[in-house]
Amino acid sequence: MSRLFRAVIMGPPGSGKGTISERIARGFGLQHLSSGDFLRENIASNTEAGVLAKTYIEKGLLVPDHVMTRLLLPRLEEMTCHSWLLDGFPRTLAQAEALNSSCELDLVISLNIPLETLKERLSHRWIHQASGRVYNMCFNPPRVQGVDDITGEPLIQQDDDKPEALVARLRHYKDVAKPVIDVYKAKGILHTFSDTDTDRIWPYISSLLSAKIPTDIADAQRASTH
Ligand SMILES: Nc1nc2c(ncn2[C@@H]2O[C@H](COP(=O)(O)OP(=O)(O)OP(=O)(O)O)[C@@H](O)[C@H]2O)c(=O)[nH]1
Ligand SMILES: Nc1ccn([C@@H]2O[C@H](COP(=O)(O)O)[C@@H](O)[C@H]2O)c(=O)n1
Repeated sequence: MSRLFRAVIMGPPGSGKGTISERIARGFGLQHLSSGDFLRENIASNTEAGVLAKTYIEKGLLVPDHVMTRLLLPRLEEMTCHSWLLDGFPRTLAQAEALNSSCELDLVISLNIPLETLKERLSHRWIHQASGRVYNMCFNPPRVQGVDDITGEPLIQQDDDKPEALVARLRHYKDVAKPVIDVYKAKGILHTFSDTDTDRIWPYISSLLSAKIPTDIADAQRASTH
């Protein structure tokens, strides 16, 4: 079995984690694991964790560490034969310590995007809830306004993107992300990217991954996902 590649992408809400994760999954064959999508699936399925998580998300707060860890770690244990990119987890030091005790990461991408840019982006974000497909009326609009390109179903704006929830989310992110960033900086696997435009950041991330992901892993992953 070829070696595996495990990476994390982190950044504040609206920083482009999902957008860049999709490009990485497409270009390098890593399995994109979105903690936010996983939570929304649990909320939609009315699971015990989903019901509890919803009470935090609608207030723009982070779901408690033990709930997130209990949700995500078993999910990662199902992926022992895959290279993956984890999006939105870990978000706190406790989550990072739990993750680090269960697997060895090869790379952490941290997106450092200005606050005004985040607010602007999220005010124009529309989601197709069932698939998690993300649109932006300025950056990547749907072909027909308000409906999903693939299913034609209506798009929605997430409650936690609304300005009143967003400010809490952004403030909280800054407080909890710094110790996580420090852990991965100390491990020598953190790479930070700062800009207001994803299309300007992408070539640098793509070059980094091309250098870091051994070609046999990328080829094997692409073959297994096509
Ligand atoms: N204008 C503009 N919008 C962008 C850019 N990159 C991403 N977006 C949009 O901004 C919004 C946020 O991008 P996401 O990829 O969902 O960001 P995220 O970090 O996953 O956000 P959370 O899921 O809230 O953590 C989406 O509507 C994207 O389509 C960009 O360079 N310019
Ligand atoms: N580790 C995490 C990840 C997510 N959340 C909550 O889910 C919301 C949506 O997540 P996105 O990655 O799609 O932004 C987020 O706003 C948090 O409320 C969390 O608590 N812990």
